[in-house]
Amino acid sequence: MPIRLECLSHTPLQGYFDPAQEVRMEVERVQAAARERVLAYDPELVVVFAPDHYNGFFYDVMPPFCIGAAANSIGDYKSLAGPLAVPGALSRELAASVLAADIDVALSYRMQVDHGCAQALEVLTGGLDRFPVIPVFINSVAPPLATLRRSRLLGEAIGRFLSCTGKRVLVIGSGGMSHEPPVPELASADAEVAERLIDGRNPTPEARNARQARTIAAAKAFAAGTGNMHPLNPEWDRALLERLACELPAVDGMTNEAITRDGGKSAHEIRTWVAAFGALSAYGPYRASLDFYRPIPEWIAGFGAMHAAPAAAASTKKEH
Ligand SMILES: O=C(O)CCc1cccc(O)c1O
Ligand SMILES: [Fe+2]
Repeated sequence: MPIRLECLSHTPLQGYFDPAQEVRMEVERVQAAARERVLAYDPELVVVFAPDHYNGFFYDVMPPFCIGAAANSIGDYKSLAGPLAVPGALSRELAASVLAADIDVALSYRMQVDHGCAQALEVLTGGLDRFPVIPVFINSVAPPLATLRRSRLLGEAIGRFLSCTGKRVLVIGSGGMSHEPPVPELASADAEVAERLIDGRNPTPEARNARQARTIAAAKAFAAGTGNMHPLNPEWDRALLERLACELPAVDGMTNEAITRDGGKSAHEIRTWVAAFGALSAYGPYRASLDFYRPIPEWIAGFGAMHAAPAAAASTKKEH
């Protein structure tokens, strides 16, 4: 019952507004190395913990967590569009098992995912449907949010289920560390924006383009040091990476207020990493390595990459 973990930051700005060539190439190397590890491991099941940016989940019903029993990627920015290869019956069993562990989770037979999920799948597997994949949405932008601790416990409950499947499993966490791109908030929205946050599925191409153009313009302003966006916080990011590697339960002490204050409003995407590490921790002690970290203002992201495996199995190859 082997398990591996890959966690990566995502950014839809890759390919639209890039940092210096050497940084871009280093990220590409890190991404390619991660993909090689995944392809060599050849998982029988992938579980991807991902946020959403008001593309698939809205305030008409905003769950803290949702397991996909079927899912389609909308293809925002340059991310791939199309169906994920979701094993629906297994997703349903997973949801039942998580609920039985006292973690309340929603189930969707029509989940829409955005770049927050699709980019990780493309980078790590080369497509959306190369391996059976169960997407697990974690609300990371739409307050009120569950606690960070709850993401760890969700991950743990999922990990306990996975360890009983006997499958060769890969868990993925997809999200930024410190960052705050321009995402509207319901509390301060006018009627039109509020409607978009409550029930804004399937926008027109014009509306989508306008939104993407706003993000790109914001990235340019941020990299130029103009505008008043929340700064990236490399010290905070590095402390978090250390915690994930060495003392996962310590994340329980991080309040949502402190995450917003220190990392910015989208830093809540770290809960995808916390859940992935929670799943791995259900298999016992693990060894994690930090493959990359750098604050990349052009991408509005504290950008990191880690992989990990159970301590006992860190050097074993693919097992059949
Ligand atoms: O389109 C959006 O709403 C936000 C896009 C976005 C920008 C920078 C970093 C991210 O992690 C991210 O998701
Ligand atoms: Fe994001």
